[in-house]
Amino acid sequence: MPISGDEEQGLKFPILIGDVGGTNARFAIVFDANSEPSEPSIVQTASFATIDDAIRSAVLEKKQFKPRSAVIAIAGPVDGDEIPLTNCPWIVRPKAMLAGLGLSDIVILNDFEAQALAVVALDKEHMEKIGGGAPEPNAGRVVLGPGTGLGVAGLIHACGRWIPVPGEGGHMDIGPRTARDYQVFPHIEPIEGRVSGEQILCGRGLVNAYRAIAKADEVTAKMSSPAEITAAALSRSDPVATEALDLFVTCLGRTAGDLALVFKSQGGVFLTGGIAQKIVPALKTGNFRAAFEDKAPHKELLKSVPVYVITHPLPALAGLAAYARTPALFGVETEGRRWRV
Ligand SMILES: Nc1ncnc2c1ncn2[C@@H]1O[C@H](COP(=O)(O)OP(=O)(O)OP(=O)(O)O)[C@@H](O)[C@H]1O
Repeated sequence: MPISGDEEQGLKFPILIGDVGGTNARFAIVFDANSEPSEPSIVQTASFATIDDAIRSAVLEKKQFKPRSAVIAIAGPVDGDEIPLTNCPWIVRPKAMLAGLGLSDIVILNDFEAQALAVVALDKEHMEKIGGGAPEPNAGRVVLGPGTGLGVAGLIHACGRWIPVPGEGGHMDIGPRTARDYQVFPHIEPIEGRVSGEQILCGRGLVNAYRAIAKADEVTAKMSSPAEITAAALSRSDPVATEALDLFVTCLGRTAGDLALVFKSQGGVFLTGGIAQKIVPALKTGNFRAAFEDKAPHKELLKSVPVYVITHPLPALAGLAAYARTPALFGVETEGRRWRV
């Protein structure tokens, strides 16, 4: 059985850190509380039958130092001793990992929790600001990441620590607002009858938006990949793709604004994940910020909230490294998510 977390007792160095997504897994080693982690190793999950095999090949057989403990962030809820991953056939079995990889201590976190930790760990050189005022240092923060799905986490400062609040915010309803939305939304593919954030705000969602616009205008939808649509939209070479990306950034602004209201996130809203970095010019056109601020009676509040695109290539790993080095800085509950020999 997993055991309770012991905040006073940090993990023993060297610590293996890992960010395991649906497609890629990234690993590095944190040697001590003061130094930068090792160069990351990135592998495709599809290339290995198990996470243990991936760690052996990417880390244990390559690095001189053998980790004594591990903090791994995974896409999916952490529950019990057998943890299946979303969008990947791996099942994480911490007890078997302890024995098989020679570790004495393993903590498993949610990937968006790691993204939230990154918001504290990264400095401004790894962020591009999209409007708003100066952040209030200890106010709430929000992280949103459109990628394979839409990840959401809050981050609050309490009792001298940063506490990540992972949730399922990517599945909140999102609805039409403008007259044009009312033409397009009926064509957006729903999930069990409703349009949730993830039906628009992720790679698959961008394709949904594109197809819905084509259907509303009775034109042929020629494109089928999110990258194709953003490329055509950013070069303004296709009007349907351009409108799809406009709708995407508008909906992202609305959802980000709603979450900023929930967390009163005057510390900032942070956009992460693979897509945000690739659409910075579209996020800067004004539609995103207009939708973000259009929250009467709290427009003034929202106007003051800064939004940042995280431009660091591996933010979750940076967040895990910060946690591994100084766990006392963070209020991460490890009960039921920590295994020791
Ligand atoms: N240029 C692009 N424009 C828009 N979407 C893109 C672009 N390139 C990739 N995508 C989409 O981004 C999604 C992947 O997002 P991301 O890179 O954040 O991965 P992820 O969800 O973190 O998964 P993993 O952790 O396994 O890499 C896919 O739906 C992909 O089609």
